[in-house]
Amino acid sequence: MSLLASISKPADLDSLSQAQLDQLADEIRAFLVESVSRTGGHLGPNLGVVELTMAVHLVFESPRDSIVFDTGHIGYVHKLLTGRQDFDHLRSRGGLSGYPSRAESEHDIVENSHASTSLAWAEGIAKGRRLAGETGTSTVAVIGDGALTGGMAWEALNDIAAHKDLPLVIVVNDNERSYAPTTGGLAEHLAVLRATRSYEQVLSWGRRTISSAPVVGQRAFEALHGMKKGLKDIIAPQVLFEDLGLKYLGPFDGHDISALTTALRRARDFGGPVIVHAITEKGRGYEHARNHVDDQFHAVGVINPETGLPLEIAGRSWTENFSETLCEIGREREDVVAVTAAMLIPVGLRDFAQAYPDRVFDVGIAEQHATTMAAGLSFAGRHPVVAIYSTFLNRAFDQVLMDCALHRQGVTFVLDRAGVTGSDGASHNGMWDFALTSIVPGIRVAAPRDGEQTSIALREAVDVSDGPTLLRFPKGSEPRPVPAVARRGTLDVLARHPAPEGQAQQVQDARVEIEDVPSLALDEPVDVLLVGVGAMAQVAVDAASVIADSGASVQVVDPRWVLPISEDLLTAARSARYVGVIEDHVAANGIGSALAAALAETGEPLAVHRFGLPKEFLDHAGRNEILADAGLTAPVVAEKVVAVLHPALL
Ligand SMILES: Cc1ncc(C[n+]2csc(CCOP(=O)(O)OP(=O)(O)O)c2C)c(N)n1
Ligand SMILES: CC(=O)[C@@H](O)[C@H](O)COP(=O)(O)O
Ligand SMILES: [Mg+2]
Repeated sequence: MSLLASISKPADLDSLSQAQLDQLADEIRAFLVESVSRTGGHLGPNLGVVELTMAVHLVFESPRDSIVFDTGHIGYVHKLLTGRQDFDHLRSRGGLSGYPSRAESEHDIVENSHASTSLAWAEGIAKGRRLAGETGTSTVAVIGDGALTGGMAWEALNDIAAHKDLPLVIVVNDNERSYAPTTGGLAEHLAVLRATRSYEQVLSWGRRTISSAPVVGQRAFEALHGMKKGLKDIIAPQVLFEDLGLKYLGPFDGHDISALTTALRRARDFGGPVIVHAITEKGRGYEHARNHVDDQFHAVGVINPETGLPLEIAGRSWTENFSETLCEIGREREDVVAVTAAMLIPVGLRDFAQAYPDRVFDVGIAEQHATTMAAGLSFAGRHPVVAIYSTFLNRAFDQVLMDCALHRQGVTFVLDRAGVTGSDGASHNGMWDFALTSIVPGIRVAAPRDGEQTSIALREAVDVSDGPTLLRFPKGSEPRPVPAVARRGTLDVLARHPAPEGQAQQVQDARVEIEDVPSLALDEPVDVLLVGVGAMAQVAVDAASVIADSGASVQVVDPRWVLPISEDLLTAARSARYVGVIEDHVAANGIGSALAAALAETGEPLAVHRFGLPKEFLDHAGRNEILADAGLTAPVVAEKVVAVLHPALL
């Protein structure tokens, strides 16, 4: 039986010899490569924390001691050591979550994958324990160098430093990378600290040799130690953490279990906040990860473990389409600049950065800063495009509201991963952006239905200079183009059943240029109006065909610019007996709610049937599985509409 198979709880580590611990680390690495290659997941980050996680569990006694993993994507080894070794369905329905999960284990505390929160969590836990009179327990946060660039981390460090007797251990997992190499002054500082590692090595050599020499040994060693401290201060004059008043230990080799356990025991027994700086390698032990330039296999799909090459070939993604259009705009408009929060490649800014290196700003994992800096860029005559995952904009709401919108700054937000993402679990779904932005005065929000509309919306957005604009699209491959039969203003008519005289029910060829027909009649009475929002447009078109078979007249529209609600959409809604809005967003406070509110404000309240996501945190599963669970499929939408209509139709 493998050593790994013999580990069912952290205490099982205690009986292992150093050689066995090293063997276990090798077994875990081999397991991760084999298993995550089959399922996809955060292979690189977890290969980098094998020894570190083992050392944490050797020194601290989870769950009596609390161990918080920042961002949570580095929790695989922790799971393996806490009784969860079936990774066959990792991040799939019914399988292990890709992040800590309280439902899975008492050892798991923070499930949310939003970076930079671990120190606040840990400080709160430590303070709460102290108030509860608990003694002898420890609280540990494991935070990456990338997450350490987040504002929340520094808010916490500032506060923690004021509590010199708070028993709190902060393990900095420094692999020099977020996805790409970590940016900013902190990254440079950590690099300097890493450079002093050689002094640690000299010091430990001194501890082993000089101090053992008879008589002069100890004095010579103390002289060396003093020199080392002095040299360290010269090389790293501002040992940031120590200047904050925090005890700093390190840097240590984050793959040396013995060195780590020694340091962690010192930290545990210190009795106050201690930072233990561990230097690790993302993708350690797997050459394809180590050699992967973009992100050292930060998050892989299904790959061939022998070659490291992907086994799943995806179609052209929404992100790629955005990237191409932004580069075109960049050629035409030198005022357009781009901003990312440590996700240059995932959000599609690589090509723009290569073409215009001076016009891209990677601010680290700092979305709030990114947003307000964008307001400043706009004030200075640039037009910033802030490319960000929908879910991560949540934390920058105040900056959108009070920096960009209040000052009417022309800033464009491009939200990738909007709607259901699925496999990354509840904290990654971008299902709240309409709700958040619908209350922002002056913002204009677009939900393009396909790649072509994304390009059009982006161009329209960067042309707006008197307030923020935002467009959002989902994860993955872009759909087949969804053609329109007519257009009025920003509203596209995608289908009509029956078709007006001389008009096709539905245009098959999306390449047909749609003329804007201001006189297009939108107020012809119709039984059903379906509003297909963004990527749900095709669902609306398909559902309309089924509804029409029941004898009802149906019109399908795509508002394109969904907020604020347009007069054209209000006109279309007033002409219908039944209005349904289909959106990849929480049904509560989405576009359906905004339409209902707008109708009510005009004194013509009308029931708007909202087809959206439940106001729940959705467990990890495939995107299409979750959309189906929510009834966001054409057959289910059609069935619900006809069930309401039929009595009236009979
Ligand atoms: C607020 C927020 N922004 C962006 C992300 C996306 N993200 C996930 S992991 C990661 C990099 C984290 O780097 P680091 O903390 O150094 O951990 P590592 O992956 O290097 O172990 C980023 C940017 C996130 N999870 N949370
Ligand atoms: C942990 C984290 O926030 C990211 O790594 C996220 O998992 C990436 O998601 P995508 O795979 O959608 O880029
Ligand atoms: Mg890192």
